[in-house]
Amino acid sequence: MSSISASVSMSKNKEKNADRSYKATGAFPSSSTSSTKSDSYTPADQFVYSPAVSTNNVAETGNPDTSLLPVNTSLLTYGKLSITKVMKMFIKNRLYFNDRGLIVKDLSTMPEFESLKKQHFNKQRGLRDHESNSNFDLEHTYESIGLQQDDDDDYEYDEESQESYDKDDALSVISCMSCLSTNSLTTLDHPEERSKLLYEHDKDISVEDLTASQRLEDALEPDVEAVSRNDLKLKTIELPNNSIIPFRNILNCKVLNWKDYELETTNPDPKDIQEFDFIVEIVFAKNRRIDVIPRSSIIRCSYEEYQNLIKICGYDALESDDTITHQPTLKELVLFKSFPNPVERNKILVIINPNGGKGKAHKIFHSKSKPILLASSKAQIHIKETTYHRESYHFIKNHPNLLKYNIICCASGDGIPHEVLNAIYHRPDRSKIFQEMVISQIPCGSGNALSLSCHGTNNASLATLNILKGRVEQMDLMTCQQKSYQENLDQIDNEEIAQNTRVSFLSQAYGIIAESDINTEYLRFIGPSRFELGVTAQVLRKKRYPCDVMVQFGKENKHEVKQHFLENLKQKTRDQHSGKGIFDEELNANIYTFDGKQEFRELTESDLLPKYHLTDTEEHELPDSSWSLLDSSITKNLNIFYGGKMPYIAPDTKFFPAAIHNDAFIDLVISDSKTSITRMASILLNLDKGYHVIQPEVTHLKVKGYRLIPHVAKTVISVDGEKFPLEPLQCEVLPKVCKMVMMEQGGFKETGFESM
Ligand SMILES: Nc1ncnc2c1ncn2[C@@H]1O[C@H](COP(=O)(O)OP(=O)(O)OP(=O)(O)O)[C@@H](O)[C@H]1O
Repeated sequence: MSSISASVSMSKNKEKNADRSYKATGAFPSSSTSSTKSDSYTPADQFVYSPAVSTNNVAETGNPDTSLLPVNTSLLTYGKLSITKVMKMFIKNRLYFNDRGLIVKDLSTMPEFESLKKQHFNKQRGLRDHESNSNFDLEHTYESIGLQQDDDDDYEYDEESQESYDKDDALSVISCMSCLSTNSLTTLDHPEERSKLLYEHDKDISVEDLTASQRLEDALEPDVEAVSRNDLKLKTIELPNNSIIPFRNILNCKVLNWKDYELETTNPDPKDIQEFDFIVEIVFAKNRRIDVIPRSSIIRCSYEEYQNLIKICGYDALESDDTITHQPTLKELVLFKSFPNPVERNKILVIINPNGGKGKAHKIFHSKSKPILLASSKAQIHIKETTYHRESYHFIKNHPNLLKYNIICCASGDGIPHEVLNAIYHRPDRSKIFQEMVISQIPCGSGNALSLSCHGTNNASLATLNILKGRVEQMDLMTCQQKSYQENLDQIDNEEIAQNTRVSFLSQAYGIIAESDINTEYLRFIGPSRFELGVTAQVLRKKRYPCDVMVQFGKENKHEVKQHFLENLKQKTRDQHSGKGIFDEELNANIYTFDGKQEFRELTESDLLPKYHLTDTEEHELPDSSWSLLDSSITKNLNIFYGGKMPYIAPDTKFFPAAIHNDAFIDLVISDSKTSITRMASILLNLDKGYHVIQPEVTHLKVKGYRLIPHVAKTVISVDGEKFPLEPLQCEVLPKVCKMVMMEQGGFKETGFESM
């Protein structure tokens, strides 16, 4: 049995108490235990590691007794010393699991830690206690082995993004992380060694180990860059006492001495197994100013805590189940708790629009998002950077083997997701792709509504964490039909001619909102405020945009909209309590049992088709009797027509606070120019809270479809922020067709509409 486990076991009873309170109480085990000869340790002087060992005069004279050499289970070395062994020497953190994460105790806060540390360090060199030099400069030796301050020098702080994120609501879990300080120490800053160590058992997915057929596929994608795991520069830090790492922030886990444990269990002495200490490397997303950054920490975990985690995961209750064939490893359990959503999103295609936002998408992705993705347990990342307008559409539409990826992340504004979704929609295998593929956004543009609504943030690092952790659900899309899709052949590529339908995931606008969106492109350099500026200018000019609107009602008035929203909220809670997931009230998230599965709707081609064709009826004819014409007293004076599917269109703007991702309705918000400027100003000032929809002057409906017939010769229609032809537009909802990463508890970021 290892000396670490032996020594720690001496204080087992005391630590049991500490386990309950998570407070450092009682003394650290007596130093007498440290003389126990370890079976799994190789004395450090066998490795003749320098400079740490060679600068130590005692170690240089050390004469190895090879008969004491144990089976060395570690293959990787740092210098000549095994990484596992180096790490073992300095581990002073111990972890305790609870249902939400792990609590780290710093053993060094205990009075006898210093003497224990010296003894332990000496033992690594094969020294007995009395041989220890009293002037032995332990701290110096630590430093020479590569310890350094976690000053985050490698992290580039972006003042501008700080400004734009200031008002952004950080994800709630992040506050849990505020207890992690940055004053910590060690690093093994050898990216190659580190990535090999962390991904030792994930060879099947390592970039270096691509199979021949994968290489061939990569050759078919000449502009796509495969990101090597060696790009991960991960600092290893020690954590302050009582730090909490929520499972939600854990990205990877590796038990460094699992082979030692297996050796123990093949020749079991129950007492030895009980006393076994796992040495675990936890990679997690740590708070750093407004972002999260990956860090790792090497922590001890007792056998008792491993058993505790088995219980927490509900595995012990399933043991009789025939489908469970082996006892899960500690790594499996930690990753299971850390990635409770069963939908795989490890084969990642990132599409970067380098022109997105203020032209910083490339930098934002590489500095804030990529490190989080790389640090996660299985992510394989491929990057496609666009070089011209609509390239992402052509790339996705013509890709020969799109399902080699299971998620497409658009590092852009809302323009690239719009192109990607349309490209999929225009593929012959669209139902299969929509069935399998997850679509998400890493917010790097001027409009990041998708990320704001689905990840609850427009911060790229927080959004990336949600991409890995959030709940994948099938979201509604909307079809758009206009006659000129078929006629306007110059502007769309040939293969699209066959299609007379496009899809929209976010919104369609006509009137003030559309003009503010499209006609302020020249103000792109001022960022998202260009939109607000545009709206204010149009309101002051009291412009009106006459039109006719036909709708197929879903919810006809504000009262019905509210009832529908409340009912949906109740249903969501019921679903979360149902058998497939266990709803954790405190965490406000679904926690899955060990056999947790998620079921999805099976898509067929007919699920992707609109029910009504624009060309089937005359322009002013209702598609059928289930449709109605909206009151012309509103539509002839209309100033805002806005149809949408997502609640947040900008960081401070919940334009559609009642939007539900899969309710099979499009939310419509309409207002007219009869409203006085002062009232209009007050309505617009309420956009951040979403209160505009409850103002009497504003029409708020849910519809299954609508037809908008504009009667203005010179204006614009905007769909998902893109300019669309100025002509009749017919939209219908396509229920639950596109897999997107939603908030961890499912659905959009909450808006508080229930209490408006
Ligand atoms: N390399 C490129 N050069 C020029 N245009 C590009 C390039 N890559 C993508 N685009 C186009 O940029 C448009 C907007 O993209 P995106 O949404 O990512 O940026 P954005 O800054 O958020 O813009 P918006 O404010 O319109 O949402 C899309 O129409 C896309 O086709």
